[in-house]
Amino acid sequence: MNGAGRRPPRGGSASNRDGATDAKPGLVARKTATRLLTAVIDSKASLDGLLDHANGNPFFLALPEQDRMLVRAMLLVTLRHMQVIDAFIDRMTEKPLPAGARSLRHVLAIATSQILYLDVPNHAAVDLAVTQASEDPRSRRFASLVNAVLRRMIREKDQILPQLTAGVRPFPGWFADRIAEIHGAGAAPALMAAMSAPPALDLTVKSDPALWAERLGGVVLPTGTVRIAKLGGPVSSLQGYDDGAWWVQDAAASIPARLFGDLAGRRVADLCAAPGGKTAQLVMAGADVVAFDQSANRLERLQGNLERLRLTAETRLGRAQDVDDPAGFDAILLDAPCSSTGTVRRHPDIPWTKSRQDIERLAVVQRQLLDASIRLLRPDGELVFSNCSLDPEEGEDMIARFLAETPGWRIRPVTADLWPGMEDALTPEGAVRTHAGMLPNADPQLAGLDGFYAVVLTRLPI
Ligand SMILES: C[S@@+](CC[C@H](N)C(=O)[O-])C[C@H]1O[C@@H](n2cnc3c(N)ncnc32)[C@H](O)[C@@H]1O
Repeated sequence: MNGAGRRPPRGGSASNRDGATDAKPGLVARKTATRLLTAVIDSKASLDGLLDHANGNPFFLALPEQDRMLVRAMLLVTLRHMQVIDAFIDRMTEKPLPAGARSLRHVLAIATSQILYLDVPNHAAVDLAVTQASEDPRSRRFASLVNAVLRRMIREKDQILPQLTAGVRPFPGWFADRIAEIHGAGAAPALMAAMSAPPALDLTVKSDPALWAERLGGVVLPTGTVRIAKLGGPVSSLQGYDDGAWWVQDAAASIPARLFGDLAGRRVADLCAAPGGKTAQLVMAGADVVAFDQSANRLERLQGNLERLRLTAETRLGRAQDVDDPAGFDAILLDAPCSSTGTVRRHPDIPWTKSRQDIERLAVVQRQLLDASIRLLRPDGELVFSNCSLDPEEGEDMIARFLAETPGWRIRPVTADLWPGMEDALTPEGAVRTHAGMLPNADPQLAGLDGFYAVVLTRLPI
């Protein structure tokens, strides 16, 4: 089951599946949010997996659509501010909470998030938290403590919140330390602030970005991406969704597939393809694409996405290491599995669910995938290696080791004139490195990029 816990009772309305009397509006959504926060923080479950509309957490799936949106918003905001929320709770409790009182802590965290950051009346946030604590045998005896802590928080928030926001690093220790190690202690605070801000919605359009920017009230970025600051409803309600005119893809994520030369009529392998944003770009570039993925669920999602976009690619379920294709490929995209630390703006659970060891482990996997991929490339072909990690261990360092240990290969440098205004994304070696502090904009809602690394590899001429 995705995100440990009891099964939701069968039958009944969605509102009572979490065992709650729905006499109090919002209680069921709050309980579900607390349950999923527990799964993320204590069991390192991925938020994306928990909130997946096909295979997500059963308690989440039992909710009506409106409540699902509420739960998602609660969790994104809570995780983005988790460090400040934790510090605030500590400040409001005279004695530390009992070490075993994890569920109490999560009840308080969601209530704190509502009081500090969400548009929920204070009295409702307190009332729901007290009811929730009272209904849970593990936290029942702390119900009056919950009441006292949250009331004090409401009284003191104007004074204490600015102090904590300025003084607390926005990410847990290991993650904040690593950012400082990579970017330097001086640059790290601004970068972490950029990484904590919710991102805009980026769309890759099939054609005519200027027209789509005008229709959707967005702007065109140097990559040709259409960026929209404010979304009035679900993405699927936007003009062009049903017609497959565009797909959601961060501007940085659109870079790797744009690094190839002319792909028209070329045979291209997309080795870690799902959910298919880059596959769609390769097909749009005129390539004859074979899209591989080791996950059946994800490959199914890719197929659904291509169907909506009216695009065609051959899809094959399988591991990149096992691909056996004697004809070989003119171009290969290896968008390798990674720690995803470049995407914390949209996946704020990552600093809580991943670790330094994950980065080391994934760098080894990436190297294995790269070694396996090069044998599939035709002699004059190009391979783009990319991922959405911020960590050089999964990017620059891994590629430097590959080149040192694999004679006959080189980097084809990306040239500075590719995207005017994004020259700071080029590394001295000619790779692309993006992060949330790039693409500044006077309107902060239009600023930033996901963290990505991408490099073009080719064989040295003989
Ligand atoms: C970062 S995602 C790829 C995103 C995708 N390229 C896109 O643009 O939409 C990584 C994908 O690699 C797949 N994957 C992980 N290990 C793999 C392997 N050894 N062989 C093939 N696919 C793999 C995962 O299932 C996941 O779908």
